Amino acid sequence: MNIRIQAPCPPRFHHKTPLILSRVSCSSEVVSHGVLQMEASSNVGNSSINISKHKRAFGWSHKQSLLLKQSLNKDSMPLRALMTSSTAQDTSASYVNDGKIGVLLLNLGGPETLDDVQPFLFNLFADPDIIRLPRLFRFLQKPLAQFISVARAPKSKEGYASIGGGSPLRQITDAQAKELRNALYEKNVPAEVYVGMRYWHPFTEEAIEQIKKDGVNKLVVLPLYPQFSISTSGSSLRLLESIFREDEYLVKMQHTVIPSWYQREGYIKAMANLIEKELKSFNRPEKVMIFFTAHGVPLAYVEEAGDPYKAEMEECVDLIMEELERRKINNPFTLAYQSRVGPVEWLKPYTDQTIIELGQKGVKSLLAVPISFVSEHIETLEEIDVEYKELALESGVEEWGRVPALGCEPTFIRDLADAVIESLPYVGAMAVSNLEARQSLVPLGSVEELLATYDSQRRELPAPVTVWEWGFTKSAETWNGRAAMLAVIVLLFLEVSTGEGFLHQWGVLPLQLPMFP
Ligand SMILES: C=CC1=C(C)c2cc3[nH]c(cc4nc(cc5[nH]c(cc1n2)c(C)c5CCC(=O)O)C(CCC(=O)O)=C4C)c(C)c3C=C
Ligand SMILES: [Fe+2]
Repeated sequence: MNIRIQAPCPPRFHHKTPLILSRVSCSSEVVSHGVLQMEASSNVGNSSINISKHKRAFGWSHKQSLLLKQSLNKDSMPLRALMTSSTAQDTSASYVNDGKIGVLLLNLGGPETLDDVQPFLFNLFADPDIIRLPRLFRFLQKPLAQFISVARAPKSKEGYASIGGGSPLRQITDAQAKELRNALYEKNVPAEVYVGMRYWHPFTEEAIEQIKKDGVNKLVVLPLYPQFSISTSGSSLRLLESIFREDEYLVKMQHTVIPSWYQREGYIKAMANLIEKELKSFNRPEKVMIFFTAHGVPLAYVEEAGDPYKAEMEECVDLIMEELERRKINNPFTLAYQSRVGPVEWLKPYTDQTIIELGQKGVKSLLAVPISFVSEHIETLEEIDVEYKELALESGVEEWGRVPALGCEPTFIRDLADAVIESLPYVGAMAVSNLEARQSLVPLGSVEELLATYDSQRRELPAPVTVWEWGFTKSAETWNGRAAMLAVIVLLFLEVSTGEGFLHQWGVLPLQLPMFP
């Protein structure tokens, strides 16, 4: 079996050819600008191939090594991983003149006013990548989303009211788009940058309409999440894919996707800069615990559906710490996950519990580093700055600090521009027929391949949110039980919303509806 992969190759490894990757022997050549192309062949059983051992040495991301492993396992040919060359300008030259380039930034979106909160939550819970129901019960997705969003809205509204009455996400993402456009122009790559949100305005569909009106014919899709999760970038890309499939214009448009970019040097350096700067505001900087806190996902996403989110997050934290060590900053650090919703198990350790434990262990100074998102939002401004700070001080921590989100930080924006430029050679690089394009958003080696790697079977996932505390207990974690609960909920919902039904006839209703936490 032969496979071919292109992956970044740090200069210190250029002399090491041929490579021996465990039991896979590879010959390699540097094809361009720090990109290593390897021909790997193996005639051994693939299950024991140890790619991960080598991924760090070559700076491959978790995704790249996983794609390589998958490719070997399923005997597929050839596989192309996104390259991260340090000489972006050189690679762009031949791609800028023959078409109108667009960059589509994908993000979550947030309610702009308190009235937007419930419909925003509806959109979020109606997403099958947030609540994935068994096939038989898919028809309940919207009624359930309606019910949960109405029940959760009061609590969410309180949060948004406390940060000024709405989410700052739209403003910040628009500013990032503008700065990215400027950075691309400065690098001689004229491109229009569009914003497509998943759950609020400007919706992805609106951005796509504008892209069509502007006559873009080369599109780079860039989710603004550094690490990939089925629930974030995955959801946005799946939506985009369905839009592309239906549309004649889009089917013909050349495009590529940058699925995640947490391992990029510019991003890592920008994060390290922020941490280094913030540490200086402490009385004894060397004693501060660097406390990375990432948005969580339900554990089942990682353990059952194969979401790479946790692995990418851990690798990202390691890379930032390595960068800090190079700067002689050797503080202790830890990673925890925040913002869980409902009683199912989410990624651990939980941020709140970790803060309490650190306080008990005598940690006196904490620097919180939000790591899963590049804009300020409700969870940095309210959850971290207010709730976790209060909890830390109550738990014995004396000094608390927080690293700002990257926002429009110039090193970061320039690096995003480089990521876009480096991806240009891949825009439509694989000739695909219209028919093939209809089947996948991105030609070989990118998103479809990626989604297939992690989430091919689209397994049912336990709903991360529940409506009745007494119903979805840990012991009742089977879908049969949940289906029964759903049926009850829907009946109750219909009964409450129409004011008619057997409970009214029996005089059980009207009742106060319980709000879940
Ligand atoms: C990497 C970031 C994020 C992941 C992963 C993620 C997963 C995820 N989120 C929910 C439920 C909610 N998220 C909410 C807001 C919200 N989520 C993210 C990011 C990730 N979510 C951001 C940046 C925001 C804030 C947007 C803003 O308006 O500022 C909300 C609404 C707020 C609230 O009521 O708490 C919910 C609900 C689930 C269930 C999930 C994984 C399955
Ligand atoms: Fe979220």
